[in-house]
Amino acid sequence: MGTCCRPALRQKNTKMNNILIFGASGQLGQCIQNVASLKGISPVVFLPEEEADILNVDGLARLFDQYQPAYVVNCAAYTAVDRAEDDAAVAEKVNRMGAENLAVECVKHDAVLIHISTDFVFKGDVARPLTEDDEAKPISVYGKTKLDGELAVAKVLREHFIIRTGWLYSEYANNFVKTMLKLGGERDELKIIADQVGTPTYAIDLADFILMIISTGSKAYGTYHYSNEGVTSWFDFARAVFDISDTKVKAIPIRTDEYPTKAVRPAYSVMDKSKAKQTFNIEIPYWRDSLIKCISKLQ
Ligand SMILES: NC(=O)C1=CN([C@@H]2O[C@H](COP(=O)(O)OP(=O)(O)OC[C@H]3O[C@@H](n4cnc5c(N)ncnc54)[C@H](OP(=O)(O)O)[C@@H]3O)[C@@H](O)[C@H]2O)C=CC1
Ligand SMILES: Cc1cn([C@H]2C[C@H](O)[C@@H](COP(=O)(O)OP(=O)(O)O[C@H]3O[C@@H](C)C(=O)[C@@H](O)[C@H]3O)O2)c(=O)[nH]c1=O
Repeated sequence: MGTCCRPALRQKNTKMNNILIFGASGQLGQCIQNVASLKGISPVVFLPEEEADILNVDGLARLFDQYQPAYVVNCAAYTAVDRAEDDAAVAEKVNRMGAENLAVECVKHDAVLIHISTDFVFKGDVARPLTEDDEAKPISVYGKTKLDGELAVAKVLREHFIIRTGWLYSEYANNFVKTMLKLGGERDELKIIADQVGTPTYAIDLADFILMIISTGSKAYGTYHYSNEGVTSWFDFARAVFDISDTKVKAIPIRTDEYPTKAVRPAYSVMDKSKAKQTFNIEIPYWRDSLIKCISKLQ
């Protein structure tokens, strides 16, 4: 078990204000660890998959009994968008059943669940920022299983926050920014899709948002959209990565049909974040400003 700070002394069946993070060794899990440690937020218990499989119902029951959490953050997910097309049963288990298992334990232990979801729950055929009230109509197995997870959480547990985010990147784990930096250093030119539009999200900013919800004890439960501010395409995002990092590579804009992938991705998945901004009175960083911060840490 990784802990940012020592969890409070074990006291069976007494609420201990513990914050349990599932999927702790993934990208977002590591960002939460980083931000919690910088801000001195405790006690946070970081649970990587080896120690906390969200599909192991008995194991989860033991962990909840042991830690009596006040908050649970579900960063665990099946995130391989293309692989999910051929591995739908496993993706469904992790993204729906895993989320449901956590929600069931939260009900038993009177804990709040913060569950992370995706812009890929949208079809992406409407070219305007999508609100939480817009219909979710996923076009990939990953998107469908994530929507199923949202529905399962909302059905089982009232005290939940579902946070839909998109295009996550950071200095941790695998993501588009790190892929571009790697490929940009190896190749003379790169072809990048220019007709898929969305908003990148620095996972450190998202971690900050999640920990703010927890530390304020907000009871404004429900679904929220959170990405960075602004709008871009994968091509423009990659160009910004190359410009900021001074990577000399020729970036060539292409259409989606020129870059065949197993999964279909939404053409337009910009999310409207008014609800999160108004409810929590927050300012969200512009995507390029956050990208500069991330790249300065990577270099
Ligand atoms: N990455 C992105 O661009 C986006 C992500 N999201 C959502 O944000 C959340 C965090 O994503 P991110 O951190 O980037 O994803 P990662 O893939 O980096 O992390 C997910 C973690 O979940 C773990 N995991 C998988 N199966 C289980 C299981 N059965 N029990 C416990 N842990 C498990 C993985 O472990 P292992 O690697 O060992 O399998 C991995 O460490 C997810 O809900 C994702 O759907 C939303 C929008 C964009
Ligand atoms: C590597 C590469 C990718 N691309 C395109 C493919 C794809 O449309 C887009 C992004 O590719 P990636 O595979 O890095 O990202 P992808 O896995 O599609 O990212 C998604 O992940 C899941 C988990 C989410 O929830 C989404 O919000 C989104 O972030 O860039 C190129 O055009 N050229 C390239 O050289």
